[in-house]
Amino acid sequence: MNPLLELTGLTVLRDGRPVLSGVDLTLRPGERVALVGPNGAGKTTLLRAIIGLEPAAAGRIRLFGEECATEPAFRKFRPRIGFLFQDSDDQLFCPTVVEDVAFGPLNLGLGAAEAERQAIATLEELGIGHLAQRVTHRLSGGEKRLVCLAGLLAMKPDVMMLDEPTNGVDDEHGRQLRQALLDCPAALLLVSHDSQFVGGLATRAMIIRQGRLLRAEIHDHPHVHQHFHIHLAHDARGGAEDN
Ligand SMILES: Nc1ncnc2c1ncn2[C@@H]1O[C@H](COP(=O)(O)OP(=O)(O)OP(=O)(O)O)[C@@H](O)[C@H]1O
Repeated sequence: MNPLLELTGLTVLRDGRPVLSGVDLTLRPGERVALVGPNGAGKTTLLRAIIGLEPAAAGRIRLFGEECATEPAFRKFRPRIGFLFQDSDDQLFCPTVVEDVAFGPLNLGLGAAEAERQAIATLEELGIGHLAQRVTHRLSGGEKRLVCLAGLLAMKPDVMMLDEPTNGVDDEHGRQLRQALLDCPAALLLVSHDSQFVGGLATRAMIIRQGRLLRAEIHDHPHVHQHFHIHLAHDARGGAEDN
């Protein structure tokens, strides 16, 4: 199947210093790829670069088969990519929850009643239907996170890029979120330090180390609870053949 996203030799600088160096990554339909790595490794930078929010110093970015290097080129494809920002307050802007979640579907051309119906169905799928009429900026941190995710799911994007989706989210809502993402046909690029969430969702994992993207393995070891650990694959070297 043709890739949805394709990065070749992507290098991104921050303050003149390479944060990402020669990154190769391909995301195909049906894939759910976890991006892991320590704080400051460049995970958020990578997601932002993919949709043109950070300039590439070198390399190529292809979205849905088309090379993107300019703002108009990226803008054309952003509606097909749902991006969950690390900070929920950067994402929420409508007065009420239901208006916020319906905003995306409305923007994509749905009528008001259908957009609202879709918004409420998505809120219920995530177990937060009761929040529909609440004032967005008065929600708790975890509630805001889930409302942002509902907004993305309601848009039915082809790709979702999620930066720390379970931040502040309790276990039960985390399970509902994971199920919603498993049921959703969008391919996923997932940045998370929550290894249990990643283990139950990702089809493969990549780790960012010193600016390089390397293949990682997800192992699950059944204990009293199930734990998931991510280890570097033995044969991970450069990324080019590992993406
Ligand atoms: N606006 C900025 N200007 C300059 N440097 C930045 C900026 N934002 C991030 N950086 C630096 O770029 C590097 C990568 O940051 P990034 O946010 O991509 O890391 P991350 O892997 O997502 O980290 P975390 O797990 O803590 O969220 C870090 O060294 C960070 O300090």
